[in-house]
Amino acid sequence: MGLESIFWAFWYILPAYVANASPVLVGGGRPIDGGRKWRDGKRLLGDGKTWRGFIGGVAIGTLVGVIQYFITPDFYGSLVTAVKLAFLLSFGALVGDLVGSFFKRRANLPRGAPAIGLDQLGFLISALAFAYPVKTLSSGQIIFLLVVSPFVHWGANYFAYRMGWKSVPW
Ligand SMILES: CC(C)=CCC/C(C)=C/CC/C(C)=C/CC/C(C)=C/COC[C@@H](COP(=O)(O)O)OC/C=C(\C)CC/C=C(\C)CC/C=C(\C)CCC=C(C)C
Ligand SMILES: Nc1ccn([C@@H]2O[C@H](COP(=O)(O)OP(=O)(O)OP(=O)(O)O)[C@@H](O)[C@H]2O)c(=O)n1
Ligand SMILES: [Mg+2]
Repeated sequence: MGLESIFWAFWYILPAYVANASPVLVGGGRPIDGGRKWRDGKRLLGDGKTWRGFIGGVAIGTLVGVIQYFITPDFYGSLVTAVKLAFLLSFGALVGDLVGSFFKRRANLPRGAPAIGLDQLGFLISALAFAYPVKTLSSGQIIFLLVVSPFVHWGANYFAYRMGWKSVPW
């Protein structure tokens, strides 16, 4: 795969990355599950999934799409397409993150416990699926993102841990 198609793959997915990272900095407050428990007696999602993180992440990710449009208008065709795409990538990423937490709680994992695979790829697969109707990548680019995103995710989390933004390096 050429360098150019690698660049466009990262450029395309950037709103999803930013949306997934933003709650670490802007999250907190009221949990989405409102403290409710599932029938297994465990929390539905847990205290790590908050309204502020979700809404802030979708808003910041969508804003990234607006900025991207002004940098590379031809890649998107129109501002409306860029905003729709960034919104779906961001919303998809954070819905995928919630689904991941739902399964982690069912597996009896406490908030913040690592779930290898789910943590690194759940948000990505969900983002790609939500955005698919508006604009998609080649299958080679999608495979590329699936392979490299876990390393980017680990790198970003380690960085956030070293900066004191996260209490665990995953
Ligand atoms: C303006 C505000 C309030 C927020 C801006 C959001 C922000 C800091 C965006 C950076 C976006 C970005 C390009 C992130 C990296 C990509 C990525 C996959 C992020 C996934 O999010 C992980 C996130 C939460 O983890 P969770 O899934 O367990 O919830 O981790 C939080 C990380 C950060 C807040 C720090 C962001 C990291 C950097 C700016 C450094 C990035 C470093 C690398 C990409 C290292 C690359 C390493 C390798 C091995 C290639
Ligand atoms: N919708 C969200 C997602 C994340 N966060 C914040 O970002 C942190 C890191 O996110 P993540 O790793 O996804 O959550 P975990 O705490 O690891 O919880 P879980 O075990 O449910 O994944 C959370 O602790 C929380 O402070 C948030 O406020 N709202
Ligand atoms: Mg986590």
